[in-house]
Amino acid sequence: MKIFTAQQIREADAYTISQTPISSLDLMEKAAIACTAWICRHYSEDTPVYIFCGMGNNGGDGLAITRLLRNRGYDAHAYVLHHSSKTSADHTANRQALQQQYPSAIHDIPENGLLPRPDAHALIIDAILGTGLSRPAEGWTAAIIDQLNELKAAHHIVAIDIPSGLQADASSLHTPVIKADQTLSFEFYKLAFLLPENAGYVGEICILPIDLSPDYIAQTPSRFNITDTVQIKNIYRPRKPFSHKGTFGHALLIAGSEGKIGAAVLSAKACLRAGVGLLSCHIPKCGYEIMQISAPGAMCFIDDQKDHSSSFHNHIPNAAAAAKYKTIGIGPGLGTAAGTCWAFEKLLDHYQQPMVIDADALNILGGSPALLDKVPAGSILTPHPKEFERLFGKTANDMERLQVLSDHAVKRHLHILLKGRYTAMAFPDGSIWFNTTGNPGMATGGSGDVLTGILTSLLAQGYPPEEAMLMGVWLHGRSGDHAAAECSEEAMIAEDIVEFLGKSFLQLRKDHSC
Ligand SMILES: NC(=O)C1=CN([C@@H]2O[C@H](COP(=O)(O)OP(=O)(O)OC[C@H]3O[C@@H](n4cnc5c(N)ncnc54)[C@H](OP(=O)(O)O)[C@@H]3O)[C@@H](O)[C@H]2O)[C@@H](O)CC1
Ligand SMILES: [K+]
Repeated sequence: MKIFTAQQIREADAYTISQTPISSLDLMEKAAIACTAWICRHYSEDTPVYIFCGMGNNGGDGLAITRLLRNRGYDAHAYVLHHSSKTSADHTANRQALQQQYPSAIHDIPENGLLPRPDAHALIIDAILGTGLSRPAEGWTAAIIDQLNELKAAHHIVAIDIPSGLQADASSLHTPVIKADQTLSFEFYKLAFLLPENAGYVGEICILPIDLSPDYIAQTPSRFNITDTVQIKNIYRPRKPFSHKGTFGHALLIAGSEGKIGAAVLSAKACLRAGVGLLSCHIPKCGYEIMQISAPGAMCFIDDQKDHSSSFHNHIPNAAAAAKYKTIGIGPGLGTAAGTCWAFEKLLDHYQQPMVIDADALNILGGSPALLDKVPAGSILTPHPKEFERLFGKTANDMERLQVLSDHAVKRHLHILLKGRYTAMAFPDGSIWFNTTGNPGMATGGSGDVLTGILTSLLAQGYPPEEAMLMGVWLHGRSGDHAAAECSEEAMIAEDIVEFLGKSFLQLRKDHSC
């Protein structure tokens, strides 16, 4: 699914109106009908509804929703905030329609006027500012936003299209923004919804289709996108009947140190469960029995060292030897001992195929920019926000961080995924994809190690890095969702993500039964 900028959304709107029989007022009606249906599904008819409307089309939506809720028997009132002297045509048309049917439902609040005090249990609808926000809210508008946010403790706030004050395509850090419990947005996610810094504003998101022109959507390029199940199904390659284990690649996993062998085990189990043909693990001596017992499907190389690894580079003594392993996954629980750093550098001297780099291997790269330059093109890096900061430095806000993420992916020809609620995946072509599977139950130790195992497995099976990244992150999140559904977000642990990988793969299969 494409994520369009506010400007592109305006163009989609204009294109739809000019190329299809629908008028702009009809489009607003469609949007209002979809919002009203959602509200009626979630709030009973005896809920008083306070709809705060701005002077543009977002306010027009609010006025139309007021009328439609009244038609359904709700005690809905529109409070029109005169924050601007300009009124949009569709706002005016909807004001007239409401005035005609329900004149007592309209309440004008002049600039610097006071807001009403909502009844207990009233629902608040924020239809003040939408994608037409042209500057951060200030003065009276900012004061209104602050006042409505103070009501949040006692009232639910539902934002129409986007919480007022939130910029769709730029950072809104340190500016006044409505803190909605729910955002009902039209047709597309806005980029701002996917940034962690806006989590407190957007609340739950529901995307309501309003039939904007499919032609415009198909022909308009978008740098930002969201993965979906259909796309992952198209990436997924079912196994052919005459396959053997050699068909699905041999991966080398370099992981674990004393006290962190569990990370290596989780990663190995995930790699096996995600379908790798053969897996060899390089671990320090202290992890041998643990790994052999926990993951009997994996072969083990034992390092000379007891508590950390420092000789794994010996598997790739020259460039020709690199062919033995289709890919290498390195990092989970690895530690950053001097010998480990040294061996990692030596490994990068000869291994030039795309690999998966995670956790301590990222921390080693963060301490050595020269080493970062040696990472093979096409590799997948999997930092969480702290690791990202160690690698690429601090940024002022999430939008800037997204740009830095993309810049490094382009400059270094890497695939870099920044883990989060909506993991952001940056590609060497400058595009960024967001993943929406997953849940807060996955914020648990070992979850990242599982992802490394899955990605390593998919690379070993011959999925190109870009497909491995999209599919691996989707599978990881979907398996976490299955785990949470089965045993709750609280009780689920990283092993459960591995256990449910099978169920996620089954979802990708097309049914060819006769
Ligand atoms: N996409 C679609 O297909 C559809 C979109 N639809 C809806 O249209 C919405 C976009 O509407 P829009 O373009 O009229 O802009 P909108 O957000 O109402 O704001 C404009 C007003 O705000 C003002 N203003 C701006 N910044 C301000 C500030 N900081 N502080 C104070 N004032 C500020 C600005 O005035 P000015 O800047 O001139 O002072 C103007 O008065 C969209 O979000 C969705 O809800 C649906 O109806 C159906 C289909
Ligand atoms: K709004």
